[in-house]
Amino acid sequence: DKANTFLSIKMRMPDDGPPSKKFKYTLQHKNNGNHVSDKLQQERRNLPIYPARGKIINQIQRLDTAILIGETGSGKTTQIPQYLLEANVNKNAIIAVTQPRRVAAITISQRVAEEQGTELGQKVGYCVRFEDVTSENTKIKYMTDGMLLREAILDPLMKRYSIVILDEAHERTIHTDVLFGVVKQAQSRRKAKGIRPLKILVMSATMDVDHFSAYFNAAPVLYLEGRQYPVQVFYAPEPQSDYTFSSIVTLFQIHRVEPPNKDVLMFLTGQEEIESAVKTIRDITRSTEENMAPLVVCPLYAALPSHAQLKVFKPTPRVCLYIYLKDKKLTDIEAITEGCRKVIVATNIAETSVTIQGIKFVIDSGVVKAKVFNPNSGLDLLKVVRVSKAQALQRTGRAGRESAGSCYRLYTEQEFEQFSDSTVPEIQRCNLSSVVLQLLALGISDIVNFDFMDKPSTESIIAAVHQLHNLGAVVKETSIKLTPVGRKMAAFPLEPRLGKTLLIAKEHNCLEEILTIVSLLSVDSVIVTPQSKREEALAARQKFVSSEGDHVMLLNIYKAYKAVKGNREWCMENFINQRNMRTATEVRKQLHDICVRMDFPVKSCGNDSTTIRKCLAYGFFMNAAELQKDGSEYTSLSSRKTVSIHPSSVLFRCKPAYVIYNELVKTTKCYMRDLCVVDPDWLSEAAPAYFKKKKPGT
Ligand SMILES: Nc1ncnc2c1ncn2[C@@H]1O[C@H](COP(=O)(O)OP(=O)(O)OP(=O)(O)O)[C@@H](O)[C@H]1O
Repeated sequence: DKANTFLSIKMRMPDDGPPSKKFKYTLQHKNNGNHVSDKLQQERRNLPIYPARGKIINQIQRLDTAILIGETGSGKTTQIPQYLLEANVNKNAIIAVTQPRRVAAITISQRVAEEQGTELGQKVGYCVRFEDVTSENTKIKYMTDGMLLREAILDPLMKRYSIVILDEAHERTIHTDVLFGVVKQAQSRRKAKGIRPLKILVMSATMDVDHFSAYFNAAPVLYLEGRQYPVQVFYAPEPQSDYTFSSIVTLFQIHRVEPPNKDVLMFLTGQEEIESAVKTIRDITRSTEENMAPLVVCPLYAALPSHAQLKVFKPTPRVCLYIYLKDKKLTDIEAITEGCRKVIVATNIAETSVTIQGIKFVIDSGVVKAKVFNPNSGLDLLKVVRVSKAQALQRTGRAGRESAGSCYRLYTEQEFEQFSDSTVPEIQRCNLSSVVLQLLALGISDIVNFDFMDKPSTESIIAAVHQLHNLGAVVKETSIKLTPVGRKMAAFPLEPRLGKTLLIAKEHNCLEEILTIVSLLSVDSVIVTPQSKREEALAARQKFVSSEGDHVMLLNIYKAYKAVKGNREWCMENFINQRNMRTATEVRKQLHDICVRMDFPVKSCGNDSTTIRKCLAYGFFMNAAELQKDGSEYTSLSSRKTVSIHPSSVLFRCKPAYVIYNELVKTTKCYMRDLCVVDPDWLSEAAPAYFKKKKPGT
């Protein structure tokens, strides 16, 4: 059932010169003594890209920069780096392949290592925020775009790479957009200095090729024709009012009529929504009287620790054991059922690049959670928005990876026509303070004139520079310069306010505690409050609660978690999300390592929570709010907007006079999340100039 195995490579070149060199191409069967299975080699040869490999190698050999567009699943991500390596286009240097998401970088490198018959981390490896699985033998390195950007801070010419492949370019994440400019600059500087040339390859299945080609100095566009397997697309007959409900209904419709062993990938928007859908699906499966095949339901979102994410990619067990439990003890095996279906409920982290074995059906809700920044109010909000056509196509593409599939779009065809073609680049809708800090650390001070593919608004650049100036990270002289404080902040892969809080903690000898708090704030909530057991959860939490706010409570939870060595039962009894807790521990370890490398003494202030709160006030003074005179709501000190305490906060009923918060979330109201009680004097001490007009507390 292959739809179109014929593939040609069409070129559109501004200057169509003759191919420079011919070379021999041999597909490797054995490597490092490891046998590569014939089946795997056959799978490689069956890919639509395979007949075009000679032409691809030829073109990339002779071009400095190329844009490559080809259908989802045609083999771009897994094959092109291997073709280039096998023909030594990389001239023995490393080929970097960037991915917007860590899960893609990890799973693709695993597959490619397998195809090369090498151990992961040897010839093929990956590098993501908390893990570097590469070695001096690594020649193909899959990495997140953020990691390559961080590397560029230390090595702006990217000397260890001879080819940089910017994959999934259509995603236009903030890091990819900055990388475009940084990689272009490295290429031209290397040329000017006579250093080995840097080849750039920009790839996607869905992108505005003219826009990309124009930005990369009229780079030729290589069109790869042919898709691997057809995907039939179904639209909703009428607009749907509740996409979660419709997704679950569609799932059970598929489940009833389709044979088991064909898995389903469902796209929803965020952790809470996904966990609640997973629970509903499990409840329905348990309570139904119908004789249905078992469903294995797996959530997939960024906040899950790596190992939990990777579990989703494992082949589905097709034999299910029904186990009868009494008082948590196994008493009998109830039944053995053959044939079961896996359903993965995911955010857009499963949207591009990844291949999940067994997926035949995709259910696309048509929505995604996206960051939206308002430079005037300084608010960075997460909102559920419609996907773009490019995103919808990517989602559809996940169904036709191993054989023909189907995609159920929970919107009408007319609605689809109204979707924007491509996603608005993140750089045009996000708070830029982290990016500006990184660009300055890269030695790029003229941010406004930086070679962005699509410029962010001048207001958001100014807002970011102001924010960094308030944090003492930059000085404004003839140009904007990084201060020594700013340079240290840039060493941490953290949002600038959190980085600054760590520096302050070092001065106040409480890095132990602040490292914990910052790590817990960098992951999704470790606190679980299920609707059905709300009272029980709140009662269990009482022992950690602090009248000083959520940060101190988080610290109490972490200390207790460590005291029981992360015990699973303890987490369940106390309604603590063990997975998020483990991720926070991983983050903490990494931040701790950076502190040690920078010679920061990691000291503890014991139980002195006043010092801890003072550090938080010094780092987060721009996120401060005061209680209004009538005692009902708060006013944000920076924007003078009315803000409220989120009901999940321990301070919801306390209403202290002054608080700082970690983030604002807009739903029915503008809510402050993760709050800490502060003294107004600390705020003016932290930033006298910032509070010059009005001293807090007067
Ligand atoms: N982990 C895997 N397990 C099984 N098959 C895989 C795996 N990864 C890739 N494949 C196979 O290789 C094919 C090509 O995958 P690849 O990621 O290279 O395509 P692509 O053109 O980059 O697609 P996209 O644009 O969606 O990223 C897939 O359709 C699938 O058949």
